[in-house]
Amino acid sequence: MHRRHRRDQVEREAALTQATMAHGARADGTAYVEGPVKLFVLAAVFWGIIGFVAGDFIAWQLAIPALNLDLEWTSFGRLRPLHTSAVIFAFGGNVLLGTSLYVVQRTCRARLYGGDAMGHILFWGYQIFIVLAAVGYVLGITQGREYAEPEWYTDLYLTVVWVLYLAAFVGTILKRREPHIYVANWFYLAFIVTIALLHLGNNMAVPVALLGGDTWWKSYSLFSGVQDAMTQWWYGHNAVGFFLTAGFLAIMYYFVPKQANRPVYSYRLSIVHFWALIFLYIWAGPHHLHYTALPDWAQTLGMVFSVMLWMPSWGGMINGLMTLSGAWDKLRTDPVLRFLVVSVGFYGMSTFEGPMMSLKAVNSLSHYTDWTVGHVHSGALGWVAFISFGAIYFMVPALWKRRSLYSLKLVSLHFWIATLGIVLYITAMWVSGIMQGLMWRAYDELGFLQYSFIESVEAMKPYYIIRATGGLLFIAGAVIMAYNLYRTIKGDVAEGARDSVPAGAAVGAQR
Ligand code: HEM
Ligand code: HEM
Ligand SMILES: [Cu+2]
Repeated sequence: MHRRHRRDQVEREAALTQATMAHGARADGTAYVEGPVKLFVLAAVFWGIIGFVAGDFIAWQLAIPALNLDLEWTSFGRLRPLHTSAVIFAFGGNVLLGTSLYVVQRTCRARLYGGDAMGHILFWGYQIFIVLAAVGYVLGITQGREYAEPEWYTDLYLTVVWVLYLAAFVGTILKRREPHIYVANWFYLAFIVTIALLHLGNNMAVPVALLGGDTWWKSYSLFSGVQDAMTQWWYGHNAVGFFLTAGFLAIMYYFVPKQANRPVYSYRLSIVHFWALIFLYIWAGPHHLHYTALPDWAQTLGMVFSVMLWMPSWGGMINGLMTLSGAWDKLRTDPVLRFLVVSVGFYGMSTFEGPMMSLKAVNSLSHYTDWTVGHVHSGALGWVAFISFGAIYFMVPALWKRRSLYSLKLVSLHFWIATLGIVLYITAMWVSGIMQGLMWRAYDELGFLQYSFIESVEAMKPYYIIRATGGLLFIAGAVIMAYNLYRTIKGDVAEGARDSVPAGAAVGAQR
């Protein structure tokens, strides 16, 4: 009797989950917070395109220096951090905030802690941070720490927003009506908590105004010398690990199973993946400081942990890819799934390349060259951007309650154009990077350097043009996506697309 009762309850709960997922509303009448999530999605597309355009502009500047326009505001030095911050924090950040609020509510079957007001505060709070940072870069207000350029006042402001974000996320988990905390939420939580620690640790600085200086925005780091460098790369490396990796792995663990309509290949592996990844990542930062004043033992430590990091990374990749076992045929018909799966492939590729580049012998060639930039963008374009595109294509019909995307053909077009763009980008950087490295270390028979530096710069030109062309393709793809999403939100369905919605793809009722 008791058991029977329990089973009924389980079934009821399952039905409730279905209902919740279908309509975004709980059976007891309280709806999920969706308005701010929609805004995050739109902002991600908006900032994404701005960030890609900034990236491509600086790519053309490297090929054609006259494009610096002889103006301080548009020089490579100021626009480069604008690009990196726009793509990482504005595009990636909006994707992470938006998807995390989307996922945590659904997997916990609970309305966002703090409700709509909290969602809107987070949204506008975060956009103000982006604008504060961007204005600083263009005006030359920077503390010169890569990926942490904003000065103290922006840092303090972001801390407040981030604490609210943590409260909203944890508050929702505490309110959950689902006993289990789904693995995606663990990854999101690791991302939120670690980014808070990194942000506080790396931005410990004294504003000069406190000591009688007269430039109000300027500050100096609390650390000096190699300690300062190590703090910066502890931050920089783990920003990759927890912002660009852990957060996007959370996306993988929710959206790949959803879109493939299959459970995660191995839930146990996902737990091992989680703990191994967060434990190992934290130690690998010194691989950014090989052959510097950093003590040798620290460099070797960073190298060893980087090599070990290959294993959990590939464990995660295998878990993502194998989720498709028995459903591989869907890749033929579902371009959204293709984005998600190819991104996991790129994740595997860049997490093989990274450990290899962390070997001191390899790094002595690759460091300071375009090889690093190629590695960065196979992760950034192939993994981060592609998984984001997949998640965005999934969420838009779900959030706006549309039966399908406007056009899957356009998704497919986006996929192929963007893939071609990435291939042009990273292959050009491999060739130019290795060439640079080899030219810089070439000696003639008398022991003199064989090439002057400017000769190596000249040799890069064709590759810079190829890379920038790849960037144009990537932008074109993103513009196609924006158009497709616009038509989807308007409620249009493309000619001929009405009857050909593939199973599992873009069917509003299955979310
Ligand atoms: C159209 C797409 C893009 C183009 C054309 C592009 C282009 C560039 C260029 C030219 C640089 C400077 C390289 C140098 O200093 O030699 C750069 C740096 C960088 N980009 Fe992009 N980018 C694009 C998209 C992205 C995306 C989506 C992300 C991240 C999600 C990203 C992250 C970065 C990072 C982290 C750096 C700094 C790399 C380093 O310091 O080694 N980029 N990008
Ligand atoms: C197991 C995983 C990984 C390892 C061990 C690793 C290792 C490395 C190494 C050795 C470098 C070159 C450091 C230098 O010579 O200056 C590097 C640079 C970089 N990697 Fe990775 N990588 C991994 C995965 C990734 C992924 C998935 C992404 C992007 C999503 C990424 C983004 C970056 C960025 C942005 C830099 C450039 C930092 C800078 O100099 O500005 N890495 N990585
Ligand atoms: Cu690193």
